[in-house]
Amino acid sequence: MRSLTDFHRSKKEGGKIVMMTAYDCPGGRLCEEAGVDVILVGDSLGMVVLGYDSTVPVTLEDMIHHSRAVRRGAKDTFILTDMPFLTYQISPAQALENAARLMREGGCDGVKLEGGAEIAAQVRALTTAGIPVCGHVGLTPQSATALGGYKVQARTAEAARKLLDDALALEAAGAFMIVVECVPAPVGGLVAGKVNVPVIGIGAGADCDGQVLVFHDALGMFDRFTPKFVRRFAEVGRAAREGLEEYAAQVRDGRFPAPEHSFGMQDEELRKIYGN
Ligand SMILES: Nc1nc(=O)c2c([nH]1)NC[C@@H]1CN(c3ccc(C(=O)N[C@@H](CCC(=O)O)C(=O)O)cc3)CN21
Ligand SMILES: CC(C)C(=O)C(=O)O
Ligand SMILES: [Mg+2]
Repeated sequence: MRSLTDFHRSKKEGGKIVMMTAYDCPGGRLCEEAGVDVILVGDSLGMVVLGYDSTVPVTLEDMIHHSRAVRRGAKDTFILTDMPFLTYQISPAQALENAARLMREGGCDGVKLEGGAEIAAQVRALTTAGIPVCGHVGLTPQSATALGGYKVQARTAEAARKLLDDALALEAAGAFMIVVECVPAPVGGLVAGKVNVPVIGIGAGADCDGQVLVFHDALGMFDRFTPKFVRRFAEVGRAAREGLEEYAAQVRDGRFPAPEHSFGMQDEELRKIYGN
């Protein structure tokens, strides 16, 4: 599954869309081998692979660099790349220039922008130019400071109504898909029911048309914090730590390397070094 019409049909037929983030070539390859429908090169890479405390420091160059790596590992999967903080808010022209670089240099198939009605002009400019755009509403981490932290959004009827209006504005501007993050489950269901394009949830309940999670959260490789919406489907971090401890122990006590990991030398050559 790679095309926008496939995603749309999937929603109509009630099949769930599987989105997962990836940030490098092996991550992209694992997602493709596992049959993930959409790989998101998320700006969460700032937190899970670059070690920043937020997604705000992530640059367009970072996103291009990581998108290229993911593409090398996942040649046949739809790749969506996050536009980072302040690379699209200024104007539709700015959004167009930067999205073009993500597509041309990063090799992605579409871009994701955080925000609602206030960025509809940008979404329209990109979709008019033929760039597939995914919206992102609810908890928008690039504006977490303004939202008062990484908190559940749209908890009141009024805020839920505004969120729905934002999603509808994005759809009207041409978005082919919308991510809804960290809202009450009934709000995720409301948006998925009212919007025609697929709605992908993260902490937005089971009634969305698909789900997305951060790679390192889903695989147990990130421990700085764990949002309530995360399920760890594997304990890769623990397996990796145990492997590294075993490596260190074996180097220190001489069990590694063993003869089968070593290269020999002809006796004749050895004699030339040591004599007789
Ligand atoms: N590793 C990782 N996973 C993510 O899902 C993620 C990132 N990083 N970085 C960018 C944003 C930040 N996100 C976050 C971060 C924390 C919570 C969190 O802890 N939320 C509280 C809700 C508190 C409340 O409002 O009551 C929770 O308990 O889940 C949620 C989303 C989602 N994104
Ligand atoms: C969590 C998803 C939706 C995201 O935007 C990211 O990984 O950056
Ligand atoms: Mg993001």
